[in-house]
Amino acid sequence: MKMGTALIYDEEMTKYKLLWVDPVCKIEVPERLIVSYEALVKSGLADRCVSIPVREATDAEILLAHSEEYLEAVKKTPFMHLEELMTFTQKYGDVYFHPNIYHCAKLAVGATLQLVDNVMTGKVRNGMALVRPPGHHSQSSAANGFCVFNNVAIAAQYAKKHHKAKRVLIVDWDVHHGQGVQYCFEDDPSVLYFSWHRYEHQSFWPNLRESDFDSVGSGKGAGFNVNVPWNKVGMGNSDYLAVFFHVLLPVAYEFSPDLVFICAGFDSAIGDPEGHMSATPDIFAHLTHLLMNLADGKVCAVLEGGYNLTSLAQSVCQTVQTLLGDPAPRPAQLGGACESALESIHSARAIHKKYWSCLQHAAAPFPEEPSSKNRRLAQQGGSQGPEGDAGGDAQKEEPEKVEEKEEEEIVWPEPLRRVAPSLRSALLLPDAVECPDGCARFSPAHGPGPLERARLRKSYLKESEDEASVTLLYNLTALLGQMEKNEIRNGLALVPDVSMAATLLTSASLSKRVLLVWMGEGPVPAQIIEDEKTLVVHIDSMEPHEAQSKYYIPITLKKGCGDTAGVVQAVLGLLLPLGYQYEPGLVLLARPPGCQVKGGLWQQLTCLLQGLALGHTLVLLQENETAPVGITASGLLGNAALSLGPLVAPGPEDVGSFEGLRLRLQTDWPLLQTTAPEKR
Ligand SMILES: CC(O)(O)CCCCCNCCCN
Ligand SMILES: [Zn+2]
Repeated sequence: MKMGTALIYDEEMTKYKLLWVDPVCKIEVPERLIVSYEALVKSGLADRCVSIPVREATDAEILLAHSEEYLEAVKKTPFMHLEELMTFTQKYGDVYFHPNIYHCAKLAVGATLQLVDNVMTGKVRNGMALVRPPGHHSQSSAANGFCVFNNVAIAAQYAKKHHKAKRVLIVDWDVHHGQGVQYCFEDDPSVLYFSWHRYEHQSFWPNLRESDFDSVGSGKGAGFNVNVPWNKVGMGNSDYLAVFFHVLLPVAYEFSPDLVFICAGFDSAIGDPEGHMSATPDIFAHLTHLLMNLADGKVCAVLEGGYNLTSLAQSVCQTVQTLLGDPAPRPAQLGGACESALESIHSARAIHKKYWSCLQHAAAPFPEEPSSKNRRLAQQGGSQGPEGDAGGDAQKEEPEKVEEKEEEEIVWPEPLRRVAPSLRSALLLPDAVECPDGCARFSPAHGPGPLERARLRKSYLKESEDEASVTLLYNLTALLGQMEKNEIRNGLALVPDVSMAATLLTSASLSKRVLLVWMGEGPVPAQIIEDEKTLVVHIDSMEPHEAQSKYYIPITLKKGCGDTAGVVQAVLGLLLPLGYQYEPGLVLLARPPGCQVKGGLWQQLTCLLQGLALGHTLVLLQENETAPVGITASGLLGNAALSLGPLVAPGPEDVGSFEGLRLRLQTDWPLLQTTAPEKR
């Protein structure tokens, strides 16, 4: 599988700036690119990337998303003097022009297309384009919101036209709604546009009715536009992950894109003057990780916004470091999404329920409630206004002005260094099984002494087993030990008895919390279930066993683990939220004999789980089932899992049992929540 991460940047794109006074535009400064690139260089990340040169986009490429008259008009700006530039700028909103901005805008598009070319031809696996001016607000015939040409919209059209991309996913995590992208693909079912954005019931810029969750696309494009409006500021890591687990990822896996763009705006990070959100820079490592197993890993991140130079630089580094395959950071204490976020999640799932089979039976029916704008008006009109009498003329639609009060200094901890162990994947295989290339066959520094042998035999081998089993168990604990000292990142072991190996590892682990994912027939050893420090998520076809404890969670599928669509929904909507909230120090993925999980899905699981426990994933396979060794090793080595292809609907009865489980567990595990608690 292709490795390598492209970094596309040219300092020419720093050579334009605001030439007059404009409080709205003054935050879009050249230093945004400078600090981002310098941080990548200083951290050593830039050197690990494949540096790809920028180029100017051609007229034909720009016309993929813009009108001729707009392009012709912009072409005149290099020759304008100040007054003419200011007059020209007045035609558009929240944007400024400069004699060199047309050149930079062509480079921003060209940089994005260079990234697409290198990813789609397999020269690199993924990459990031550090560009300005940004793109996602610009429209066919209009500049808007610091944007001149719509870099990502053009690139998506280009990928369809020149690289035969059939389905393109655009994930816009910038804190503003990329209405330009939404308009461009409104009726296009081959491009799925997802955006969350600060909205505050339409009182936040760009104050558009069509930024609300009920804009789902039109005509053949219905369902292929997913908006998640933030109606409050202060959204944090839990809110962002909840939207990924319960809205974006289920739909994205069902859509099964062959190319992923990220409109990577970092004004959604803490400290940003536009966003006023609370999510910390390390969250972008997880958001990136969760997208990297779509489209066979073909992910193109393109810079959009981000105006706090500190959180911008940190967030860019977190994103690039994940694209490079480094271990994910430990997510900051996660809880559940806040009530406002849950309302947005619920609304998005409900309105899209008729377009996406993953939501068909899950999302509650969508009551015809007024749009969020009318709701706000109703609140204002009906209740006492702030000044004590009926709040002014409710009909007059005045978006509240956000007072530009003095920004108090917001501080947050610098993201922890993410150290990749020297050895990534160690395999414990019987000599007869050859070790896939790229991996190292594990052998401990020294073998077990007689005391160690006796202890292992007594505890796990009922005295009778042969020496080879004792050595194997000892090797397992040695492998575990090196993982927990972060000398090895992850591992794979072929063992004669998965149950016994899992029992040994959960008891031998020094981690305070172990996540055991058991894929298939049980029973899971009672000793493990009773072990307070181990959370067991058991995906299986059997009816749930006796009452579960908080730490033993059986997820049943009528057709068992062979039901790919069902397992995907269980993994995205239940297992991952549980795992992220539990924050284990070790993840064990056990494949008991007779496990029906299909190869591609098994690899997805192996890859997705590496977002937990700093990537310390230990996979246990039954030694006489060697078929999954290659794909498991490939996933552990950091290769992207192969795309599963479009997914069919999970069985309604399975979804029913998932939702029942969610309801039962969400008090203990609030990250499972997908809807606001009933209004009391
Ligand atoms: C790329 C980007 O989405 O970050 C551009 C954002 C433009 C914001 C316009 N100013 C809004 C004034 C209200 N505070
Ligand atoms: Zn933005």
